[in-house]
Amino acid sequence: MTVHNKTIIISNRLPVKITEHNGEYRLRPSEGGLATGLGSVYKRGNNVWIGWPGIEVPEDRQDEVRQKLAEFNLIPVFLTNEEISLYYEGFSNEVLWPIFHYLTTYANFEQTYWDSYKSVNEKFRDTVIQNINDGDTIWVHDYQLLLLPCLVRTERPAVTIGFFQHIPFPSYEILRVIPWREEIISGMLGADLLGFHTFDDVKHFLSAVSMLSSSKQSENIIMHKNRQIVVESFPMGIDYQKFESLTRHEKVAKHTANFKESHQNTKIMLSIDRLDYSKGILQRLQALELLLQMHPEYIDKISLFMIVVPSRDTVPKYKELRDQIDQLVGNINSRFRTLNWVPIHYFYRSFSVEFLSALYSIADICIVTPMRDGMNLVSKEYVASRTKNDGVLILSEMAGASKELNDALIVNPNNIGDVMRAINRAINMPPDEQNTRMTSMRHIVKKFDINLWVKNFMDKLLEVKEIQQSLLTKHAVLSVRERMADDYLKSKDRYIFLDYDGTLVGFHGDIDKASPDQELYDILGQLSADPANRVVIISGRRYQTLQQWFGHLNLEMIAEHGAWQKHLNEDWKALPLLTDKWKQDVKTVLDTYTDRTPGSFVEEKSYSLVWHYRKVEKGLGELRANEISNHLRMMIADKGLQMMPGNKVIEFKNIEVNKGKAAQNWLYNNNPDFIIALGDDHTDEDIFKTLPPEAYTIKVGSNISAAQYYLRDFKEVRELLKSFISTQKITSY
Ligand SMILES: O=P(O)(O)OC[C@H]1O[C@H](O[C@H]2O[C@H](CO)[C@@H](O)[C@H](O)[C@H]2O)[C@H](O)[C@@H](O)[C@@H]1O
Ligand SMILES: O=c1ccn([C@@H]2O[C@H](COP(=O)(O)OP(=O)(O)O)[C@@H](O)[C@H]2O)c(=O)[nH]1
Ligand SMILES: [Mg+2]
Repeated sequence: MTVHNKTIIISNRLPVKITEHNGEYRLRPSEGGLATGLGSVYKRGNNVWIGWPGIEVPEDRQDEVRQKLAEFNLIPVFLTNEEISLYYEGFSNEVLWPIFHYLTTYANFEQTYWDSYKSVNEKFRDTVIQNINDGDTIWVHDYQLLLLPCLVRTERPAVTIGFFQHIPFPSYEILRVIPWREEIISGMLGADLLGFHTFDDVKHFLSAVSMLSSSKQSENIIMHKNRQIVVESFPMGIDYQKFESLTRHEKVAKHTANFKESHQNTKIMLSIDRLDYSKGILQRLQALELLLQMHPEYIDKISLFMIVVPSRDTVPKYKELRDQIDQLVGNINSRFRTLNWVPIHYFYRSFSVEFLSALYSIADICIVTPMRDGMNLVSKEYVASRTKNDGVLILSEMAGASKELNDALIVNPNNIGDVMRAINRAINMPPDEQNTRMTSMRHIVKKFDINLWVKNFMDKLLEVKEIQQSLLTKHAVLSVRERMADDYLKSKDRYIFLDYDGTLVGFHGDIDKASPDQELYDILGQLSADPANRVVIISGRRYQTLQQWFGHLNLEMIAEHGAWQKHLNEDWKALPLLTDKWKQDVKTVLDTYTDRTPGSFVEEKSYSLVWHYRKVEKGLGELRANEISNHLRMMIADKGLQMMPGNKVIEFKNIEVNKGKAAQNWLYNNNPDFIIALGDDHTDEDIFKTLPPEAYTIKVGSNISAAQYYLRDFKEVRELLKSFISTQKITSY
């Protein structure tokens, strides 16, 4: 039997409504945005969706529920009431939710919440592992399951994992208040592709990774535990077609006609949210209150239909908010109502999608004022429902949707006066302007719908996996070890060019401490003992340092990127005609930056100057390096110098000095039958570019290079060199 690869969707809640009637469980698949969008995925073939069924099911009834769910390709993770209270209400909704929505003071950092969050994530992992085969793809959703990607990765290292977060990702300064922030980041880094609604979320996540993990980053790519991970924004869309065609549905038309009749001379303003302090419900009410106070002419002329859907009502902050809303609505209504009119029609309940569609159709204004919102789909559903291209959307700049729907009236919900003026403007907006704004927003909501969102994410996930595969073929040990060993063995005249820092040793905050250790001496000693080998250290270090470290070995050396050279059994020689007259002027400038940047220092060599920032506060060093490079750009060109950015350094040197030229010089008039060059930095690229095509060129620590192959770190370099030595030994027997 052939087993086809499948896709597994995982989220806290299954896309199903489960109810109990007279002891019998009934299931109704939900039509929520995510469920609709992913319907095309999980309902196909042997694909499945794993999640919590939403209620506690006693153990003796779990098989029954499991079977019912299986008919819809759904697999349950059963949670006990205690788990729901600690993992879902506790850690997810009393720690992650408030922190990720910037309400740090609402968070309760209970150790038991975290313990349960971990064990429930493990419970999800166990269900995933029971249902997964090699080659399957999994797509994890949202903040309740941040640890799951890494938990699955540990069990199945090769599996393809996508992760999408539906709520905002906060700035690092906010995230860091969570005691378990490192575990959270490393949990997420189990994924191959991480998606967020907005580019801001992406930036915040990348900056948190740079602060909390040792992985390397280049743009939106993270190199973590030898895996290339991509982070990107995928603004979620809605089922546009559904909301557009719903407006023509018979039931909807009936609701709409009823509404119109009873509200003929009133402007209708609509708001729909779950009960949540992130949604700015109180602020919106205050803005309406202010409007009626400042503009009494609107009394009798505008009504707010406010739908608040019950949510997480066992979490204390939510209960509190409900009371506050009740009170404020009561105050406003009793203060402004007339015999035939109330300003606010408040509903604390949910409605059918047909009823919602009718509300979207009749609303002259839709007001969406979250203090923070990952995306906000209500704003998009309103736009999709405005088939006549009229109506006004008031939208908070804190909602992810505001990045796309910038033709809405954008407001800051903390500025009650601003929201009040936006309502006033919406009431009076001429039809032409409504049409222009709505047409352009509809175009966006239509194009970037839920289907495109799913496609974009899945396509990217596939692409990331392919890049990871191609990376493996560039890995020097995995892909060409045998050919390289073979060539090494057959050759009689070998050139081995070795960069020092980052290639033969790791980096150190103090440059003098990155000195060679015994293992390295052994490797270099044995390599250079073979008369067929010319081992050349080609470094940016001062020649005095290289001499001190390696002078006793049978090595050849190139120091200061080529400014100094030492052939076997000869003395050090400087490149002729070099000048160092420029150094004083450049140093004066560099010193001014060093004086303003704690942790930085200038290293002086005979023909170059280096500004080091490895020990400078993260981010500040890069900023200063940029400033320096802008500051010195003109001077550099005038003086015939070159500026080389490196690993936490920026180096200034004579333009004619470079490692490529030095390597060429070494090969001049020689005809070796084996050449290999290893290096980790920008300056080593000159070597890779200059060597003949048959040379083995290997970049250390990255795959973005002119080199043909790469190795992950100096340890892998040492392993490779040791494998050459063992080949030597075998042949000498
Ligand atoms: O499962 P609940 O605790 O009842 O909460 C319902 C869902 O709320 C959150 O929605 C988010 O996702 C939307 C779609 O991406 C987005 O528009 C919105 O801004 C977010 O708040 C939550 O992310 C889900 O996990 C919950 O199931
Ligand atoms: O009675 C209701 C009211 C709203 N919604 C839906 O709930 C979703 C709310 O999503 P949004 O992104 O606006 O906020 P979230 O609740 O996810 O934070 C929207 O698709 C609404 O159509 C619903 O199903 N029933
Ligand atoms: Mg180096």
